[in-house]
Amino acid sequence: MMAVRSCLGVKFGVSGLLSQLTSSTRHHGSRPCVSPILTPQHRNTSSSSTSSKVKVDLDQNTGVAVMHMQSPPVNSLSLDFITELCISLEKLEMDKGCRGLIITSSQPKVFSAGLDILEMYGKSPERCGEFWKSVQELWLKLYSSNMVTIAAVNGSSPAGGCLMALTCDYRIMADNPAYSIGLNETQLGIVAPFWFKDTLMNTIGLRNSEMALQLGLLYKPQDALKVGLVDQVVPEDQVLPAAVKSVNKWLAVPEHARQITKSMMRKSTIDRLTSNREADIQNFVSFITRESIQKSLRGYMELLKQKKA
Ligand SMILES: CC/C=C\C/C=C\CCCC/C=C/C(=O)SCCNC(=O)CCNC(=O)[C@H](O)C(C)(C)COP(=O)(O)OP(=O)(O)OC[C@H]1O[C@@H](n2cnc3c(N)ncnc32)[C@H](O)[C@@H]1OP(=O)(O)O
Repeated sequence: MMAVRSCLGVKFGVSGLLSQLTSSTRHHGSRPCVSPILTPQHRNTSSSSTSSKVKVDLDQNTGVAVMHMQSPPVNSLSLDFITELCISLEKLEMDKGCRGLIITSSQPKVFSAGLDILEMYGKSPERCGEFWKSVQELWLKLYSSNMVTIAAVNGSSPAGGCLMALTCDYRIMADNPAYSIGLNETQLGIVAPFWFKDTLMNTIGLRNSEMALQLGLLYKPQDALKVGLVDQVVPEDQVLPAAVKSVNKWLAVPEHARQITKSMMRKSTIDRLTSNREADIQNFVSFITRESIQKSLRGYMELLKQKKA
């Protein structure tokens, strides 16, 4: 309980010329690249799709989509929200005109509050299993995406919210010391599973991960930058423009080479979960339904409510 309380408180390797020469013939996997030359019918072409919790704006000229998470109050990842995110991601992944994705929040002050605690408290083992499968699905979709993915972290991003950002190729965070980001699971009395840990380690290395995970650290933006948890910290109103700038830089790299390299870097981490999905679900269900863990979660939720009062 004590621990729970404390918680609340270009230039590219490939020559630029080659990159430019290939830019009009590049393919995204099997998808043709969007031509950089604008014809009248291509100008200002954008499409927007909205489900209740996810709004996607795709600019067909640039091939960049902005995904706005809009699940009030704090974008906590419920089964419904995760399902909507997965459906949107699947559509974008299949869309030949989409090559880059920026993920951001429409909610003030929060990128995502992480997994919805209410999905893990007082639920049947079957429901917990279904929930966890959806969390795995979201991670797999994001971490293995062929698109360039940029997290525009415009608010706090604890635990599962941090994991979402970590799955992206690049993270930009708003320079506001009121915000924090990190895998703080231990502070709730729960344990980040191996694939959360792997994703963090792939980003900030072993020693920093040991400290971050055991202490359940939540980093202020400037500290997150120092440790490599985010790649850039910018003034709050510059998060989205900076993300657009970055995505264009990443998209200027020959697409096949970038995608194969991304896949090569992430494959072993992804394989580890895909070959252990069922066991991981069983682990989660047996862990989260323990009386002691349920008690920790209840205490944590009460503290969140008290904080407001
Ligand atoms: C051996 C191992 C084997 C297997 C693995 C087993 C287990 C477990 C792995 C589980 C991994 C878990 C990952 C997670 O993501 S857990 C969730 C962690 N999240 C948090 O700790 C964040 C908590 N929230 C906050 O800190 C703040 O809310 C936040 C995000 C900073 C925003 O602050 P603020 O703007 O002030 O908003 P409020 O705090 O007032 O919140 C508004 C409202 O939202 C409710 N809420 C907040 N977060 C959550 C959440 N994550 N889930 C559900 N609900 C949440 C909060 O209670 C308020 O509700 P109210 O009704 O009072 O309006």
